[in-house]
Amino acid sequence: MDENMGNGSRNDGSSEESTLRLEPCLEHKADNYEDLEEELEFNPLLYSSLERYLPANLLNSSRLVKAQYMNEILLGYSPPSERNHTHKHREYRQKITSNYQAISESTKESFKNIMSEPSPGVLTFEMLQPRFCEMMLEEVENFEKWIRETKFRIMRPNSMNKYGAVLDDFGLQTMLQKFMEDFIRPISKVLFTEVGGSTLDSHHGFVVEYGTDRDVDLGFHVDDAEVTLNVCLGKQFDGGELFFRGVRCEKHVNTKTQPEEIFDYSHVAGHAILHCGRHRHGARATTSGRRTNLLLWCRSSIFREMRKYQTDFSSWCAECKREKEERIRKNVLFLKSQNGKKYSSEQERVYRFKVFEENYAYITEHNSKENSSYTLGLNAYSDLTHHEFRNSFLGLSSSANDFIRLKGRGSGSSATGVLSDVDAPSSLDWREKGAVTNVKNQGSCGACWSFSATGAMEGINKITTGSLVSLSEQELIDCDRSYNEGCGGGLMDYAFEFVIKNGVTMTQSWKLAPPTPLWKKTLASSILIWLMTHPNHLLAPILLQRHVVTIDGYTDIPQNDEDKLLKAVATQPVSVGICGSARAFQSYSKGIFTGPCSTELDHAVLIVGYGSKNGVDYWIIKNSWGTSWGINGYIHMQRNSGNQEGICGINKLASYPTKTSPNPPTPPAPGPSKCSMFTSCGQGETCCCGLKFLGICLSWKCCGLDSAVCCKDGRHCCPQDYPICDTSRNLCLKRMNNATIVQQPQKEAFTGKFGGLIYPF
Ligand SMILES: O=C(O)CCC(=O)C(=O)O
Ligand SMILES: [Fe+2]
Repeated sequence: MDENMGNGSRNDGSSEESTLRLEPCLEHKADNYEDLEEELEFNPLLYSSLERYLPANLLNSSRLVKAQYMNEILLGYSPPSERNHTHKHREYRQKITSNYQAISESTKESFKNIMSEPSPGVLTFEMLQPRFCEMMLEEVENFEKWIRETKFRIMRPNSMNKYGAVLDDFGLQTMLQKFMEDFIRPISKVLFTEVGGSTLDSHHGFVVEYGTDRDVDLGFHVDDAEVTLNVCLGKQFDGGELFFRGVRCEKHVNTKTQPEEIFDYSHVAGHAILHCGRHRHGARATTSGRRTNLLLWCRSSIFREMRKYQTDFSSWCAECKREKEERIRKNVLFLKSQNGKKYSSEQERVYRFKVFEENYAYITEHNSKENSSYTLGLNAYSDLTHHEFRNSFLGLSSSANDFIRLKGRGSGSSATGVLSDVDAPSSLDWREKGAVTNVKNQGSCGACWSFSATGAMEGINKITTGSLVSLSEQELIDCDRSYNEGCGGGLMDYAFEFVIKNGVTMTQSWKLAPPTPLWKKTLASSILIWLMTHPNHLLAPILLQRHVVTIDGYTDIPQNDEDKLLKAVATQPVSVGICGSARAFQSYSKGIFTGPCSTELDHAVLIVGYGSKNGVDYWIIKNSWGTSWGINGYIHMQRNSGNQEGICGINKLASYPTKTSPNPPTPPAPGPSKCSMFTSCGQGETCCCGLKFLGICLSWKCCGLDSAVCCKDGRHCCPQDYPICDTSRNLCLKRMNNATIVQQPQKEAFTGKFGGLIYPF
């Protein structure tokens, strides 16, 4: 070394190349460089020894200038391998410095500079130098050798691994604790806050050994740690990849993995992986060689204590989070489907929500079936158990199943002979022909029978008289008491019987115009005006004239004769009994309903048409459960199902009303009728409104006909038998059986017996 130095050196100090003098300056007292150890490339003692050989002009320079000069010389003379080592050492020191920098900044961004996140919540970084890994491995081997020789019994590294050792037994307890506090905790404080990262206060450090003669793989598990550091020490191995499958709390540890949670990681010697202890993971088989990993399970006693009192871990458990989001979503759906329904107490609301959730699960499960021809959905009944629903919303008399029908008791006739010459088109919808009123809602009253019956009578009345009027189910519920039992159940044939004898009243309805700001401002005065101009409404029960629809008879379609049923429907809407208590029925939303359902009849509906879709035939059925149910209140049910009794027994109890004669005229009011507080019309006249504003009649007129129909133009009226106003042609019209409009040929203003020219007032 001396020789080399001497060869290449000049001592005039003029060259750019650094040189040393041949003889040391013995009287010079060399500086001490030990405190600069961090910054120096070589041992500080080397600098102190070399200093006396510095050119004279440098002897009294600062330590840093002298050190830099000596450094260049030392670098020039150090063998290439050492230089490489020195270079690497410098690089390493730079890295360490940047690590410390990141830790002192402690932000997500600063940590991103020193580590990468290949999958959410899994961080990787280079951690140990190969030399350190080698030393550690040697140490482990030594330890194991000692164990073998002394037959000393040591603890297993953890409950799953058999091979390896607990590092505290090596005397590394203090070093690892410090490492956790100074390095892992600052990182975890920022990146694993939700799992107690900022309060890590103890650790369990161990090495595990894998290989064909050691532990081969490691099952799917979570660690007994809040944050786990896993560093690979060995490099000669194949396999041993880690697989991650999402973070879970205790309760959800076995729940399904979402596709985005799947992450596989291959170990690299010296590289570390940092993850939350509850991030589910395992290790694949190490298929050759030896893999040794160092693990540091970092724990937080505070976090563990707090966890005992918590039930919601949605801030870190992916399944808790998913459940919470699902709950919020369901709550929104619940509110929407129940349309702001109020419950009597919070307890009741909670219970109803639970029922809703069960129904929702049932609906979702059904809809996930690929081969179902129909879809279920949420509706106003989604907060009811199926049991509650069955008990409240059906209402076909239980006698329906015994077929105690009115045939043979008088008016009912069997369709055995009739309908044979009907040529049914391939599809038909009585709604398109204006023969079906809006969908009604029976509420929680078991009177489906009356809705089915009125629907059939509304249809035939429209077909026969040309006018579609809504008929009063309430009247049947209240008055048809011979056999039927109101909300307690009934049969359509009994209702037809009742109407043959008594007729049925049209549903009279009037509505205030919807409130507007103007209405709100003048609500009080408006109500006063309304009451003054509509005294009849106040006295409605007394003064109302009864507009009645009658039928002449009804026909029972032979049981299980689907062909006859089709022909009947081709002629008019038909009342049928079905089994409406199948669970899927409660939540039916769209598509062709194919069951499952029994054929025990418990509900009554109205067939208003039929069709086919993708080769499947169906009935179009009007129900009485409001428009939130089914296809705006309707259901398509399979037709030609192959079952003789029809889908849900639909072929078993079908009947329809017959009508040929006009409806009776409304009996004249006993005296002059009062239109408003200030206007009245004479006997045999009808009050018609001449001028309406916001639903209020401002000017009443008298139509010179008894029980007339007032035309919308406010200037004409038509007789009850010819109720269709054609103001453009000045005619009153009516529809006949074949649904074409006919007009009586009179030229003069009509007499009240026939249709003809429109009647002015
Ligand atoms: O084998 C590995 O790298 C994983 C070890 C591990 O997950 C554990 O010991 O908890
Ligand atoms: Fe683990």
